[in-house]
Amino acid sequence: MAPTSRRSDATKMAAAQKEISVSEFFSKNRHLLGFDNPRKALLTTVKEAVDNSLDACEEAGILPEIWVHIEPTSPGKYKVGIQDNGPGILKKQIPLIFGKLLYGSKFHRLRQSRGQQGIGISAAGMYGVQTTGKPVKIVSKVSVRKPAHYYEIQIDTKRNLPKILNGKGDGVDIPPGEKGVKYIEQHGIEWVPQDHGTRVTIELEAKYVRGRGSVDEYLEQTAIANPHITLHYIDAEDYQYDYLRSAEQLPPEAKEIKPHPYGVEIGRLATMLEEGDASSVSEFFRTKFSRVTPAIAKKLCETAKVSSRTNTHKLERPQIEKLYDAIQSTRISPPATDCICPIGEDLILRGLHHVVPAEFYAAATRPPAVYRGNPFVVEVGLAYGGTAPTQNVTADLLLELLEETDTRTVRQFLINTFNGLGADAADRIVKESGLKTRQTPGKLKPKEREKLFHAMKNVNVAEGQQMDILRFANRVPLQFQQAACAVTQTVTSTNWRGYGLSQSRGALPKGPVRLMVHIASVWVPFTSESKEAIAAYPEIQKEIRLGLQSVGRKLGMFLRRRQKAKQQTDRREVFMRYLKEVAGAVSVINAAEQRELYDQLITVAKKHTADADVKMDDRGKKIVDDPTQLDLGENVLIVDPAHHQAAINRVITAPEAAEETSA
Ligand SMILES: Nc1ncnc2c1ncn2[C@@H]1O[C@H](COP(=O)(O)OP(=O)(O)OP(=O)(O)O)[C@@H](O)[C@H]1O
Repeated sequence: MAPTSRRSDATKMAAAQKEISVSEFFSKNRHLLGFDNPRKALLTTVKEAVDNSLDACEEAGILPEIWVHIEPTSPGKYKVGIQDNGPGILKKQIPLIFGKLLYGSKFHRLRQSRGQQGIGISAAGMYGVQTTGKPVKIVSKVSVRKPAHYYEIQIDTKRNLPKILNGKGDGVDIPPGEKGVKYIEQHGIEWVPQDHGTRVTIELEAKYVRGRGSVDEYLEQTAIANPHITLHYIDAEDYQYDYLRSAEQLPPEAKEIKPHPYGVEIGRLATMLEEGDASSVSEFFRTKFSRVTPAIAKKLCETAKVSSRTNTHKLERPQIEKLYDAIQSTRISPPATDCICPIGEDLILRGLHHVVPAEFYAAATRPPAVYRGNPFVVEVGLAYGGTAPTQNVTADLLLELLEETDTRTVRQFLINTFNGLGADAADRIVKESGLKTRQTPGKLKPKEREKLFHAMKNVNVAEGQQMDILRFANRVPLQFQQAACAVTQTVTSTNWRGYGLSQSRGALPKGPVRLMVHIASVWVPFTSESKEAIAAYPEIQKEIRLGLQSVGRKLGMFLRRRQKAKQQTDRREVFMRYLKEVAGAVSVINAAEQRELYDQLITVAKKHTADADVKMDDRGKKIVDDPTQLDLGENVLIVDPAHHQAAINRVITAPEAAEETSA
């Protein structure tokens, strides 16, 4: 066989080998950070900025107020502005935060926050610059006495460094008063006057859509999990939504903790030993980890057969391995859990009730638990029932909705406009209306509109509707990768039939239910960098299951009680229908006074169907005093279905919202 010719050699290959800057890497692999298509890019940009704003406000102890504005600039391009009333950012930090990847305050600490990596907002800025050529614009003000700083920044991807375009590379200070306002306007940015805060404006290639995975959905779910925030949102079609806070208290301050020895892998242990001060092994364990007392440190050294006075920089690899094994075999108390700030049952109920129309709400916050040395808390909220949003619509509103939608078919219009309405229900409505499946919503004739309106009123959409799951990690909604997430997997493997919902094996249960699951931790184990799904650690799954069972049991009790009341009402109706005739016939036979007999029979019928009269208060307790009282505990809320607002995916404009509140 002829020898194969060498195509290259080590010297030639060396010429092509060079360092890759992190920004070059992520600019090529932007899908890893959630910029895989224009629709997701818009969501990721808003999400990164809003999450940062909320983190900054909470860290500074300020009740957050956020403004989000999406404006189309040219076909396929949008300008996104996000402002907060947070602490602001020091002038010298602004370029690094917005113009350098992997720069942030959260990566090196173990503390519950929305951001972790130090990539988010600079990656959004980089995407904007690459797709539109427009720089990121930042206005930030740290105090009422100081001028606001204004920067126009572009990331230098080759060097992963910011390039400041305005003020001869120094940014500019915005003068106070009228002059400042004019300056801001001239530069195409907005600034809602505030004593302190930050506004970031990014122009990017994007696609604005409503419905699943949209910015609208992200902001709505953010309002549910963060009842302490006020959010003003103007969407790309100029509709304004205002989510006003339902809680006036900030969540308690998240505490920073040191890593727990059980959560540290061998490589990390070796790096910590190498990078730390040259202390004794015993001191190293006591000061760098949580829950290591002098006695535990001594025990670790004894088990590993390493002197507790050995200098950490002198340890050899086999000794480090022995120390690692000693950690695994030593009993160390679990990490402190007071560093986790759950939302709390009361606020989950309030948040859900504020945003999701339903008639029964239940919530459960589990006690803290630990996975791989990291403390975490699971919380579950459930909203059941309510009038279907399709049935709440008036003919006039339907006309408006049909005119404003950008969907192409009636079926799509129904799914996108009415939250929680599944494809099944949409199909049934279209079938009932007799319209053709491909008909365009905006072009329906008055007769066809009427048919659609009647079908919406008549079809019972709750039938066949699937449970809608809202997943959250550290109060941030997770909108993609539902099937890969430990939350969904645990919901489908839980038996909901015992709680009154129908469910096929291995599938989501059916019914008008919105379920929220929140995982709070100092380190959330995501399945990938884009932070979309939670990894299935058995400890986490167990806690999710217990939380689901807790709200499930309450739902089951509520549904059984309601079912019983309904059966008795039906029974009473049957009695009532015939009692008059019975009284007449009996009085013919025994000459009894017919009216008196009828009244007596009514009393007996009412007594026998007393369950039909059971009224519950908003905590699920029977109002009548009865020893068989339905005690659902404190963490439930029951609402009269007649008072529901429709969950219509549209637009409450500010003036309308004001009218509603005053009504
Ligand atoms: N609106 C803001 N107000 C105050 N500080 C901010 C604001 N936005 C960002 N920061 C600071 O800038 C840093 C970098 O933000 P960036 O979004 O790049 O990363 P992160 O939030 O730390 O992590 P992740 O990449 O996981 O989102 C933050 O850690 C925070 O210290």
